[in-house]
Amino acid sequence: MIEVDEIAKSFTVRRRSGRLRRSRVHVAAVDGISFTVAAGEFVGYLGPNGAGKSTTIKMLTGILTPSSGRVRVAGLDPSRQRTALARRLGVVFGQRTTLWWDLPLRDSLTLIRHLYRVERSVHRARLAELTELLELGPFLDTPVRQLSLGQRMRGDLAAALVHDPELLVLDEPTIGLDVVSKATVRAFLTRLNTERGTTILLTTHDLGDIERLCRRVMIIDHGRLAYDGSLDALRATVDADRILIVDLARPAPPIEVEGASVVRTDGPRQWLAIPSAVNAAAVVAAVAGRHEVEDISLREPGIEDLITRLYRGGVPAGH
Ligand SMILES: Nc1ncnc2c1ncn2[C@@H]1O[C@H](COP(=O)(O)OP(=O)(O)OP(=O)(O)O)[C@@H](O)[C@H]1O
Repeated sequence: MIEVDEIAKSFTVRRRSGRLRRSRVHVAAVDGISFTVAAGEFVGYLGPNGAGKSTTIKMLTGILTPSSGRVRVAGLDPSRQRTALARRLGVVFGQRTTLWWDLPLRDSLTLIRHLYRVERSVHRARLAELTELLELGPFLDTPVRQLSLGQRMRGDLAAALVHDPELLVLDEPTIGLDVVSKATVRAFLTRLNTERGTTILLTTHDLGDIERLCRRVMIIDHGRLAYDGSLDALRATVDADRILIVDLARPAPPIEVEGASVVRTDGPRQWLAIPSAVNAAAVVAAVAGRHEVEDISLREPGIEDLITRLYRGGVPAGH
């Protein structure tokens, strides 16, 4: 569905160099990335701020032309065949809306039907289905500007899907949503992927999205692919520390104990990192034996810790 071969995109920006002088600097936003996504996959695309995620998505959707390399989406060249690709592709940018602000949601969706020349009967059936799955019924006739963020996002998802595309590209679709709205969106995406077979590429900073939705993750850092593989393999590859959280009776200098090191302190609370090879029980016993401890808890490495490590250290792609 997506074939990307050594794509790169650089921008020329003007930077101040000294009080009055400005010089031109090349920024390699994407610096030689290759991957393929097969039909029916659900792939998470992660990376720290400025890593090059949006630039990649813009090249996949034809908004930007790569400086070098080759991209094919649904067999098409996105920047040259943008109109043809639009019929096969749905895109949602969480930060903006594609809906008409002053129109009721229903009218926006009808306009989109005309834009894509979807037959009336096909549209009616599709809209009924999306209305049910995304629970749009109560606000279909409300102007978009009066919708809550969660309602608007569901409306945007419907707008991206009324023409029944094979591929859905999502950029931060759950940003700012409350727990309930997130759950609705996630459940919908899972059904879309498993029941309809829609291929989904999801960019997000929300690691909960990734854990619940994606079997495969790609991590980009400084314009390069730092990891491409399953979430489970990522867990096995990155040997993350467990964290022991110790609440002392009163603030104290960093605890010194064999096998663990203090990574953070906040008043009487201290966080100790315990490498996976070290016996945590021995560390707990040593700390409790030598300090006045009020409370103690051990946290297993979450996906957040794994990703932080990966951003800092880097793991070769292909694991
Ligand atoms: N139009 C542009 N002109 C100049 N530089 C740009 C442009 N677009 C992106 N960049 C630069 O390219 C790099 C990658 O940006 P990009 O927006 O792709 O990152 P991102 O991974 O999407 O980040 P975020 O998570 O913050 O959205 C950044 O250094 C950014 O400043």
